[in-house]
Amino acid sequence: MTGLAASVVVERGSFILDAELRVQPGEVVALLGPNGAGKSTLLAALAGLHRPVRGLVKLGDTVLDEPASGVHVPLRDRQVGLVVQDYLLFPRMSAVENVAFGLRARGVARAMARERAREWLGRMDVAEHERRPRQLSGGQAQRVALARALIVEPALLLLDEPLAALDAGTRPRVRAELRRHLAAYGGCTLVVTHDPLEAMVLGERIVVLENGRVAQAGTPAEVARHPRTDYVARLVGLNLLRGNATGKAARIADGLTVTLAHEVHGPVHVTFPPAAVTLSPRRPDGSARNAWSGTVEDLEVHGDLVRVSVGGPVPLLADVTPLAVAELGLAPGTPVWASVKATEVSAYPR
Ligand SMILES: Nc1ncnc2c1ncn2[C@@H]1O[C@H](COP(=O)(O)OP(=O)(O)OP(=O)(O)O)[C@@H](O)[C@H]1O
Repeated sequence: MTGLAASVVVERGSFILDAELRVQPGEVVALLGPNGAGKSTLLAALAGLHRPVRGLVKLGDTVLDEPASGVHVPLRDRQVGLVVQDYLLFPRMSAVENVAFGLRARGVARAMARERAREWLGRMDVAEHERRPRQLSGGQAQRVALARALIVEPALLLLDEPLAALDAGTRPRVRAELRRHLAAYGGCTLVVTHDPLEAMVLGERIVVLENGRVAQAGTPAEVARHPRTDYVARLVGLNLLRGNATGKAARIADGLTVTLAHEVHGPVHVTFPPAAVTLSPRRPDGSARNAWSGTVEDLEVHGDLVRVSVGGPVPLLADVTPLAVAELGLAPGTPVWASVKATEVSAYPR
């Protein structure tokens, strides 16, 4: 089996999704992106709910969509399990009947299907087996929907924010159970999320969608270490600058350079963590330090530290202690020097 190979252009009013995606059999890909990026649209297209205007969607050897030749396989004929935010449970069936439904449709005997469904509900931590969907909480209904999709082991599993309705208490447990199940599952899985932690925990690979296009893709470690867009940099908590490098210096703005610890050449992304930034009232000494003048724009408590937004020719975030805030008298409008050691800066080709 060759997994999922999709290249789709979908139009929704003025919004255009134009994305390419591959998921290997057994692989879990997390689709991450800001609100309105087109994640749900892509999932719905793969499920057969939106018809692409151009492109090709193949699952294994089966063509699911090919607008050029008029091929469009509807959802019910796709080997696809879909879990969306509004659940779509059958309202007149109990939780256990909902979960057993897919097995029954495949000819599994009623008693056996119900037994398997009960096992699945147990794994998903749902005790209310005989309740109808409207008697379940949002979180319970979401777990029933997950069990219902997982039990039939479809070739492609599409999960749209599968843990969004769960409260903070149950979420880690269900996330761990889902992760365990997906690790042992031979089909392709695509999980939509806008929670970076969920993407990192569930996804072996992360695809970042922004404005209807794939902005970045890679393993969680690659994405976290080498963000390529401002959205990703913010998510993983790094400062991101763009520049042109010639050896151990990268020019980032008019007349401003960043000193690097390693040689690179050409267009680069330059990153450093906010905790590596030191703020001081005067230009610091030391040639290994990059120093830029700026103005404090905003302060926000961030765990034990204070995250300071510094504006100026090199906008950046700095994490400093509350003591430093007091000693430096930091407030919006305070002029400061921000400095970073070359060894704390990472630069990689754009
Ligand atoms: N029925 C519709 N008609 C026209 N445009 C729509 C419709 N539904 C959504 N859109 C637009 O499509 C774009 C993508 O929406 P989509 O729901 O796929 O994004 P998303 O990444 O899933 O966002 P979120 O994280 O907020 O769910 C948005 O800009 C939205 O305004």
